[in-house]
Amino acid sequence: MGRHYEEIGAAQFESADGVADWRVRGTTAFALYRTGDFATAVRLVDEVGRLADAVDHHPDVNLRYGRVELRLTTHATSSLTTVDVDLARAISAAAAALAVTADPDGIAESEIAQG
Ligand SMILES: C[C@H](O)[C@H](O)[C@H]1CNC2=NC(N)=NC(=O)C2=N1
Repeated sequence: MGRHYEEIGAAQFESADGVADWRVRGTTAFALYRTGDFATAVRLVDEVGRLADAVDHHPDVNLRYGRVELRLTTHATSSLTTVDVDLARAISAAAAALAVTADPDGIAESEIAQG
């Protein structure tokens, strides 16, 4: 039996509470976090892994020195869904708890947003 997903559009995603770190392009949401160092980037990705496994929903992750890039969409529907918004919000809260800075204006230049 398949999981039921509620599809949402870009405007709906971006106007949701708690996801100001994220930008939508097409059917995908992106975030870029500046962590300052490698260890904090690893810590953030560890949190992302925990949150993702908890809801069986997994973003693409690009970890670089001082930087974590995230790409989030629902593969099963080829769209954004409420699961993406909820996970994006949880990731944003985890980043804030680690005092990691979001750089939404840098997303367009992030490696994970290319191609
Ligand atoms: C079987 C398992 O529930 C699915 O493969 C899950 C796993 N993680 C997932 N992650 C994302 N981002 N989209 C999905 O459709 C998805 N499906």
